[in-house]
Amino acid sequence: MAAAFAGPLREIPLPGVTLHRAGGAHRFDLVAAGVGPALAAARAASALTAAAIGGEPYDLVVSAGIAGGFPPDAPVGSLVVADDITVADLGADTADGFVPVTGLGFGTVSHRPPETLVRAIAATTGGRAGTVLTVSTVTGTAARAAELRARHPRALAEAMEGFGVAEAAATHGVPVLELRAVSNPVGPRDRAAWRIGDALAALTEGFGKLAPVLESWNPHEP
Ligand SMILES: O=C(O)c1cccc(C(=O)CC[C@H]2O[C@@H](n3cnc4c(=O)[nH]cnc43)[C@H](O)[C@@H]2O)c1
Repeated sequence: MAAAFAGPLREIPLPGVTLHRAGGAHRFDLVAAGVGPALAAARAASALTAAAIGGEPYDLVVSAGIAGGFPPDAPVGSLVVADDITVADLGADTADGFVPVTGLGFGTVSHRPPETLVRAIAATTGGRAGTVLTVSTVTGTAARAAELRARHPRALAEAMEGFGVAEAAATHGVPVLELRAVSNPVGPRDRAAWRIGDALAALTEGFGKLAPVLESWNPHEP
């Protein structure tokens, strides 16, 4: 994704994370979030806290990466922009099926990125807007894929970090966005079918189109 930014990136070490700062009129800091919601939340929180303490809080946090796409709506190589970032496996397994933490009376399971921004980014990148699920265990069977889609009919993709990043952003009162490029179908495990290179190329191209949209976005719009 760094390839989407012109010019060299400046490294800024912080406790627990290194920022890669792109030059230009607006500040863009890149962070390698790692794999999984917990590490991504921890690293995003480090960056958010440092920015807040430094008196220059962020206007927006973007979680970006590759994802599994639910066929046929999100084919390999396509882009997905989350209009809903939902954690799919935070809750309790019961005899009557899965109950999310909200059904148990606490917590949060979804974050909603700003609607106007989601629409603008979907239009600019050609990405499709829909729910992106966050899971801690990658789906590896058709049965699990069907169960997730039955519980989340608007789900286009699953990945492993978005909800963690969104929780960190929400803790700081900063809006969040999630952009994913589909590297594999969600379903039976088939590593040979993964197209990580194609997905990263699509993500870099999509990311390269974001700057003008973000720069013209008014953070006070819904
Ligand atoms: O070995 C496997 O079967 C396997 C299956 C899916 C994902 C992995 C990873 O190592 C995921 C790393 C990374 O990629 C994102 N990602 C990509 N595709 C998916 C997916 O189908 N389900 C969940 N996450 C996915 C994820 O956000 C991680 O950052 C290995």
